[in-house]
Parts: sequence; structure tokens; C-alpha cells
Amino acid sequence: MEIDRAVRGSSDRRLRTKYDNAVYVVQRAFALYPFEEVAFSFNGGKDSTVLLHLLRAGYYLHKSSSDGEVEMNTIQNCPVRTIYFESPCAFPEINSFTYETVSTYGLPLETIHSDFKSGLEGLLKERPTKAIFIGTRIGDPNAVGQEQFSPSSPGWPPFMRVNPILDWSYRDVWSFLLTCKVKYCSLYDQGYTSIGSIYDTVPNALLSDSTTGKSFRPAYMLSDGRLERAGRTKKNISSVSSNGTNSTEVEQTISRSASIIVVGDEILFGTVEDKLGAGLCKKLHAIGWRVSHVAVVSNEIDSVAEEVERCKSTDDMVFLVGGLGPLHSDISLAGVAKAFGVRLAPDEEFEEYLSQLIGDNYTGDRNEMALLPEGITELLHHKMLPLPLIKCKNVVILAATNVDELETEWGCLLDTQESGLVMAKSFVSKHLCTSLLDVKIAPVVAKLCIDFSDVYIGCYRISRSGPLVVSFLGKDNQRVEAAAEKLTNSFEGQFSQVDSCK
Ligand SMILES: Cc1cc2nc3c(=O)[nH]c(=O)nc-3n(C[C@H](O)[C@H](O)[C@H](O)COP(=O)(O)O)c2cc1C
Ligand SMILES: Nc1ncnc2c1ncn2[C@@H]1O[C@H](COP(=O)(O)OP(=O)(O)OP(=O)(O)O)[C@@H](O)[C@H]1O
Ligand SMILES: [Mg+2]
Repeated sequence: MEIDRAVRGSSDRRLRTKYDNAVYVVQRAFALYPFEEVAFSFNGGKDSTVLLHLLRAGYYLHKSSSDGEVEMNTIQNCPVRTIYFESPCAFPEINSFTYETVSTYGLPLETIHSDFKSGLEGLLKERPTKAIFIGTRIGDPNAVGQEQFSPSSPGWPPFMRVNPILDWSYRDVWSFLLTCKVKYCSLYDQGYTSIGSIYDTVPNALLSDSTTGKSFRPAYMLSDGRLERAGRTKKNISSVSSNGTNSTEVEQTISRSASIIVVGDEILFGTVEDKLGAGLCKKLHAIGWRVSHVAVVSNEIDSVAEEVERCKSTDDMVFLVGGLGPLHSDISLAGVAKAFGVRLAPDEEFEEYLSQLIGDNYTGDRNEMALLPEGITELLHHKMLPLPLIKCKNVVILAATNVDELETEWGCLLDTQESGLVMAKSFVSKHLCTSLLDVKIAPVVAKLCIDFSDVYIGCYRISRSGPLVVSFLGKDNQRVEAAAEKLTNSFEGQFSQVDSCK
């Protein structure tokens, strides 16, 4: 079998080990499930191309161990049911490569024209399907928490996700494709390193040919595989609407909420003032997110764990600042791990970043700062950051220690699709000031709150005896205006507009 021969004949020991492990997973899956109840999710991408050839090799080895008498030379292909979710947003090169490949290798293709979840629901209804091979690799946004055999997520139809190349790096993928000299989609020779839809994928700028500035080098030339997704632009890219106005972000009507946890004994002692929590509130508000809660907790694992536990299930995202580093008081990651019920384990990729940054200057046998919550951690890379930011499920751990660093990290988060920090529809606000007594306006404002439940109405005193500011905040300008107008009309000439509630 040519794939098996090519890898075994290669001098690349790492590739041989990765191959052996992956082919073992493939063979186990073929031994565990009836062949007709197994499917292969193929989309013409580099990872699924690797998987295709591993399936061919694994199938050959599986057959040779189970059907000794079969004439092995006849088994060149693996006729596994193959599913392709075809989308009008796919690159034509991806489409044609997919169709060409299934025909070359005699794969029985089932094309699906709906989204992954409903497509899989339909597939399972039509034919029993126990396991699906997928080319997911650690580092893919959806790989977090997965293993080589991972049941589908709750809410998804029930099947086993089989991920034979979960632990393969970008470099392993290209070593395999080049060693086996197999065909791959032509886009990878034009500088594309990870392929999504035509709307969110461009060639990787790191492969841009500096002499001409026009062409791109092939994907296998990317030296730092950690940047393979640098050609994936943000999903919410600029668009010009039909009325000609430039909407820079897709406006989301659904509201998003976040909570902020600041870790710092010195803030609780009153020796240091927290500026990061306040800064984050402003930044989140500016992108249309509601901040539900800001907590300052002490440098204790249990304090952090309790707070994270509470916030992670009530808010879309949680931001944690402080308590990160090699000191005895840097317990934030341990607190996050405890909140998710996982242990801290060495993360090789993060360790590599740390060693580039600080060399051998670390505590412990291995760098203890590279111990991250196991199975739930995603590293958020950005060219402006010396170290990637750490995200555990919906909890982002910021490394900033002052407002300037926060500014940089925030910019990187907004620029990184994997952060999950989508732009929500922005807030509009109006602030009215009056010298009327609070008792006088109280019943009217209370009634307004009932009539305008979609508008936040808040009152703020400049001093106990001084003027009152009433703020109206919401996402629908007309409703904010209407609420403010109703109040002004109730107290003719007694309210004036001010810029903000400060
Ligand atoms: C065969 C198959 C099975 C999948 N199973 C799950 C699943 O169990 N849970 C889940 O959250 N997503 C599942 N997904 C969706 C992927 O996690 C991910 O959203 C998808 O590969 C698209 O990635 P993208 O958003 O980067 O394009 C599945 C996708 C495929 C193709
Ligand atoms: N449209 C699709 N149809 C079938 N399977 C898909 C589809 N999109 C993704 N998959 C499955 O999910 C896996 C991971 O997708 P991903 O986009 O990360 O990898 P890839 O497309 O193989 O390579 P690349 O990272 O270069 O885009 C694929 O290998 C494939 O198994
Ligand atoms: Mg892809």
C-alpha cells in the first residue's frame, strides 16, 4: 500500500509516530463499528485530505489483519461512506477538488445541502451511522475538550466523532502530504493555509512574496504553523448596505453580556485602585455588550473558582484579570481549572512560546507557567502579542497589568475571530438633568420603567442636594428618544439635555 510504504520509508521519525497512532485509531474504529455504519466527513481541505489517505492505509491494514486470505493487492481504496456539506460559499477549487478526489478513490459520496447539525440529523434518520471520521486538529476552535474518540455534543444527534489526527501539528500535516506525494487542493499552492468560506478566507499574508508583493508562497512554506489561521478574516467584515451606508460590523440584535473578575488582594486592602475592571466596562459597552457584574476577589484559588463558576453559566463571556504569572499569589488559572472541574496540565505550545520569551528562566522542572486547564484551553494568537491569550471555554484570561497593556490586548481580542468577542448592536443613550426633587419625579420615572422595559432608565445624583441626571440607554434610538420625550413632557421646561451622567 503506497501510503504505508511512503511513511515507513521516510526518515522523519516524528511523522512515523504520528502516522502509527492515527492509523491505529482508524483500525480501532473499523474494528468497533460495522463498516456500513461509519462515515467520513470530507471537504477537500488539507486536514481531510490527510485523513482520506490515513483511512485508506488503516482500512488496508485492518483488512489484512482480519481477512488474511483476501488478495491484498486488490485493496487500494477504502469505500467508506463519505459526506460532504456543500455550500454556495465554498471556493470553486475546493468543490472541484472534492468531486475529483471522491471519483479517483471510489468513495461513495453523500452530498448534504444544509448546515452541519440538521444535515447530520437527516443523515442519521436515513441510515444508521455510529461513527464519523473528522479531520479536526488540536488548535482548531472546535477541538477544545475533544479526544480521539469523542461523542457528539449534547444537543447534536448521537454518534462518535473519531479524530485520528487530533494531535497533528500544521507541520505534521504537510510532512505527510509531501512525503506521500498525494494531490491536494490547488489553493494551498497559492498561499491559503486554512480554508473556510470565500467570505472569510484570504491567502496568508505571512506567505506574501516580499519581492513582488503580489504572489504568495505555498502553504507548506509557512514556518510557524501556529499562524495557519492568519488568512481567516473576521466573520463580521465590512459590508456596504443597500442604502450605501457603510456598516463596519454586522449588527447583532441579540444582546450579549459579560462579567469581569479582578483578582487582587491589594485592591481589597485599598492600596491599589482597580483601573482594569473599569476600563473593560467601557470597552465592552462600546461594542454593545452589557456588563452584568464586576467582582474583585482575593488571590485564593477558591475565591476565583467560586466567582468563575457563578459567572460562566450566566454570561456569554467572562473576563478575568490579575493573578497570572509565576508567583505564589498567581492562582487565577488554578481557580479557573477548579471551576471547570479539570486539572492543570503542561501545554506544549504555550511552553514553546514561553521559552522563546524567557528562555530557561522559570520555576519548576518544567515551566510551571505553562500549566493550563486541561482540555478546555484555547490559545488566542495575535502578531502583536508576545504570548497568546488564554481562553478556557467562555472565560478569557487577560495578562494586562495596566491600562496600556489592556488597550493592546483588547485590540487583539477584537481582531481574533476565535475570541468570540463579536460586535453587538451599539447602545444609544440620552442624559437629562433637572433640579427637581427626586420625590417629585420618582412616580413618573417608575411608570416610564414599566412602559419602556426595553430601555434602561437610571438616575444619578451629582450631590445629595444638587441636580439629578436621568439616563436612558438602549439599542433602539426611537425608543430611547420616546422615553426621554415622555419624561420631558411630564415636567415642561424642567429638564435639559447633558452630554453624559458625569
Ligand atoms: C461531521 C461533523 C460533526 C460535527 N459534530 C459536532 C458536535 O458534535 N458538536 C459541535 O459543537 N459541533 C460539531 N460539528 C461542527 C464543528 O464543531 C464546527 O463547527 C465545524 O467544523 C465548522 O467549523 P467552522 O465554524 O470553523 O467552519 C461537527 C461538524 C461536522 C462536519
Ligand atoms: N463542508 C464540510 N463537509 C464535510 N466535512 C467538513 C466540512 N467542513 C469541515 N468538515 C470536517 O471538519 C474537519 C475540520 O475542518 P477544517 O476546516 O479545520 O479542516 P480542513 O478543511 O480539512 O483543512 P483547512 O484547515 O486547511 O481548512 C475537516 O477535515 C472535515 O472532516
Ligand atoms: Mg477547512
